[in-house]
Amino acid sequence: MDTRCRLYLITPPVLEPGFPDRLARALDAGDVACVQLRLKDAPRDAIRRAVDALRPVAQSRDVAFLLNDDAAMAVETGCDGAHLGQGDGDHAAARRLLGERTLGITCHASRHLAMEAGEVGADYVAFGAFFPTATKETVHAAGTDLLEWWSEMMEIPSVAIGGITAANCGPLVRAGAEFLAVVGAVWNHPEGEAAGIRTLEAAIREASADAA
Ligand SMILES: Cc1ncc(COP(=O)(O)OP(=O)(O)O)c(N)n1
Ligand SMILES: Cc1nc(C(=O)O)sc1CCOP(=O)(O)O
Ligand SMILES: [Mg+2]
Repeated sequence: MDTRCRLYLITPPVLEPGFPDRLARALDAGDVACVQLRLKDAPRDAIRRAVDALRPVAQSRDVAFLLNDDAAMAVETGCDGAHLGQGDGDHAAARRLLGERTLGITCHASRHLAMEAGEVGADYVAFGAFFPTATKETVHAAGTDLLEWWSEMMEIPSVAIGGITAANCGPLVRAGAEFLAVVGAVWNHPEGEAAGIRTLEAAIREASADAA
């Protein structure tokens, strides 16, 4: 089984002043494949300003910058793609709008939703929540069997999300998740975001070595 796995970093629910520097410190601390801007309660103008402030921090480091929920705004604002949930509009229309840009789709704990996402041309499917999380109220619970099945059957990468930490990520890596999406494990790490990234990266490396 291919056990290469990378970090997928999602912004905190609220951005404090100085957040671009925190993002830069996180990205400079280790290997992050992508950053998703996720501001659920912010007005559209504030989201646009956040894209303007954060997109260059990621893209200048060759880290893809994705926008949550809104494929049209992702295109307008120069993002590398969008992440859409099951209630975030027409996935096929978003695929057309995004062109070569990345489209990620939430599939909860459902094989059926994941296959549908594959059919509309998603670049990755996201499964979760794997663990309890304080970042978002979740109603779906995913297990490692889903990651194992998906990685054995399909070529499209999977993203695991929900309560993931350095302490609990090993089974997800060994089950074939290509990306681990995290919020709290980085932004709420007691020693700061750089330590959060380093600790997760070390845990992924250890789990990958176990599986090899
Ligand atoms: C990588 C990743 N996976 C899942 C989600 C959740 O998306 P969604 O179900 O649309 O919920 P919100 O994030 O919009 O609250 C995600 N954002 N990113
Ligand atoms: C945004 C999001 N989506 C989830 C899902 O299950 O679809 S769980 C989640 C929150 C992830 O944050 P943390 O790493 O702090 O648990
Ligand atoms: Mg959404």
